[in-house]
Amino acid sequence: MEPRRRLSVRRSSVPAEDRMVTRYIPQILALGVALVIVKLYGPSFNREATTIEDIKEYYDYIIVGGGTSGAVLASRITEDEDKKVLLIEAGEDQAQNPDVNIPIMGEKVRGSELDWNYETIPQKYACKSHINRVALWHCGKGLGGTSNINYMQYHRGSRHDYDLWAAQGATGWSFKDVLPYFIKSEDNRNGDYVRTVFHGFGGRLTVQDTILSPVTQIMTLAFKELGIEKKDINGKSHFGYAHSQATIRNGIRWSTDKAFLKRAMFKDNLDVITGAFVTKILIENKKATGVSFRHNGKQRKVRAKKEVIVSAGTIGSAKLLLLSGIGPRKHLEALKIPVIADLPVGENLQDQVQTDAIEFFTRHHVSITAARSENFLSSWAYTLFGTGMKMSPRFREGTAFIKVRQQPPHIRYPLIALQVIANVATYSSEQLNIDSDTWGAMHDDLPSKEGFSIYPILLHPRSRGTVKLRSTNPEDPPLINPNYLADDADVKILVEAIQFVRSKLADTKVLKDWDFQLSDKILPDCSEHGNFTNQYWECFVRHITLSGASPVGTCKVGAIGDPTAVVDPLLRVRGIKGLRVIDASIIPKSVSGNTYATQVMLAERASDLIREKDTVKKIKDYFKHLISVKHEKFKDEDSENIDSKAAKEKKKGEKSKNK
Ligand SMILES: Cc1cc2nc3c(=O)[nH]c(=O)nc-3n(C[C@H](O)[C@H](O)[C@H](O)COP(=O)(O)OP(=O)(O)OC[C@H]3O[C@@H](n4cnc5c(N)ncnc54)[C@H](O)[C@@H]3O)c2cc1C
Repeated sequence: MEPRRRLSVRRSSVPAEDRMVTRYIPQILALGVALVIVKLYGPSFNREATTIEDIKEYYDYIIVGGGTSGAVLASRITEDEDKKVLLIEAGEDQAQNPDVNIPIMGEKVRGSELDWNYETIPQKYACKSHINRVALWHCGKGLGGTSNINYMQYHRGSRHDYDLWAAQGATGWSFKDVLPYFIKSEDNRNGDYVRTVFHGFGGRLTVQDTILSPVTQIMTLAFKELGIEKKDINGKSHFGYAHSQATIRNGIRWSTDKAFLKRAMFKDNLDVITGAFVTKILIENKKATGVSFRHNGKQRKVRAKKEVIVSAGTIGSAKLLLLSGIGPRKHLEALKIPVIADLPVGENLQDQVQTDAIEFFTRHHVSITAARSENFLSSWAYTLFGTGMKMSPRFREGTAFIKVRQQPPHIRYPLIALQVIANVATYSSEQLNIDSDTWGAMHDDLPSKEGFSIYPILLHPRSRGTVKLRSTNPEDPPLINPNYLADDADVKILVEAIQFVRSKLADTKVLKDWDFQLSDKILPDCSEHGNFTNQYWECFVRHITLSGASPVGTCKVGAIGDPTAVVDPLLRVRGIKGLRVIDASIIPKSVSGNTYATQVMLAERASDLIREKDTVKKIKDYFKHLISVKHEKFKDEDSENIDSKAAKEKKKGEKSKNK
């Protein structure tokens, strides 16, 4: 009888390389699992939080808020071993949270318990399609603060933003003063950028390119057709198209608790207490002596020998100062809070504004979709190499900073940013608090799930708002009124940006070659103004008005004696000893971009001010030298372009006069 043929393939018939792979499958899988654990939980290994019992009676410095700025400050101040610091944070340590660590998961943390979930008061001039005319404001809670929930885009402002701060009284905050501090903390992984004088490598804050879809290249060509060149907007010029660079390290969100705080937590001179909500700054004879805070339902006090530093964010810091009797006399007296210092706390609130996305659809596969980012290949690329779609900063692929027609010639920074998102229908009506019928009319039955969106962002709103107390109860959320679109000029500039995208950008050859189509849906509440007229868009932006997520200005820095300032250029609260505010609230005027990079720079420089150290003096001297010799490497292309255009126009005018 013929022997039965074995169905299985004989070992020797399998090529040797394949045999190796099959033999090591368990090991490969084990390695993969180990890598996942190290990647997601590694940033938190060996961290020890202080327990309430460990808290001492006195510290040299008490920092309120372990967010973006507080984490940098705690890390830098404790570099001096003789300085004892307590960092108090209302939220918890989030270093082990995969939803924080994996960049694309950001939408899971926004709106969660890691978010203060603030709301504005009903808006008079805006948010007409929002439920109760209220906009939602996200704000991070926990070590790392808003750097745990933001979109990680690494945008500094234009050099002219900082020069304007200084010109208006914030001495020491001009571009040449702050550039060394941007560089000090920067760990930029783009070699081309690092070779210029504007960037740093090897610092704590890792910044890497995140170009993950064909949208980036398509948009580079589209903007180029319109004369908007691809640029490093953190370099010589702030006008151009910037490919996305994000604060991510090996695929992990690089919030300030990972970049700065983690290593400082091993130091004996730093205590960090979480779940502790500061309710009042203790002030005696016009000197801050400590804070009162709530922890596990109990009220406690801790004292500062040298300073209390408030880093609770644009909303949190204003609220805490007001609760402590520092603020506008009228507002405090109305709430029967004894006035310790009559200062304009909570005024000058500015938030960048954006409106609904302009969506471009195509039949080609160009987007970063949830399905694509979660498939097997993406998951393994991320696990093994920290790359692939999972490290997308929530689809952000680039930003164009553009000039508008209504731009006065003396303004040398961009007024509009066009943020490119490699995805369509990115948000739901609930996420934006928009009436679901209105949202449905705009976003249901999409022509395709492939495409990209552009968010026009007004970088420098002229409207100003306020933060006020709702009551004397620290648990009550404050009254936030950004006063969106109170100034008509804000509406006009946004409308010009929308028309630019829908007419000029949509008309480029490259977008036509890729068969991109604009949505033709009309917002029902604005249909009476005709299809896509300027009046229609004016109505549109007043109906769908979204936060640009960069609120600043409620504890403004200014010259000594400036009645509109809350802190002096050394960030000390005017009229109170031993009290500083260091966070986004001190920014006197919005910057031409988001605020994370600026915030880290600010905390870096403030740490040096507190330590009375000039660690970067040498670098500063080097820059002074570059500036004094008008070094080619340092030149300001934006001013050169504007000046040469103005000179040409002047010459033309003179010629025609002579004729
Ligand atoms: C959704 C979103 C996306 C963003 N995307 C970007 C981006 O892509 N790029 C960019 O550059 N910027 C971005 N930003 C802005 C940027 O992240 C913030 O401006 C910056 O992180 C603010 O830093 P901060 O130190 O002022 O405040 P925070 O980081 O908010 O820190 C304040 C901390 O204080 C704590 N706190 C508050 N009150 C108390 C209290 N009473 N007691 C104890 N602790 C308290 C808070 O819990 C928090 O941890 C974004 C912001 C948001 C909301």
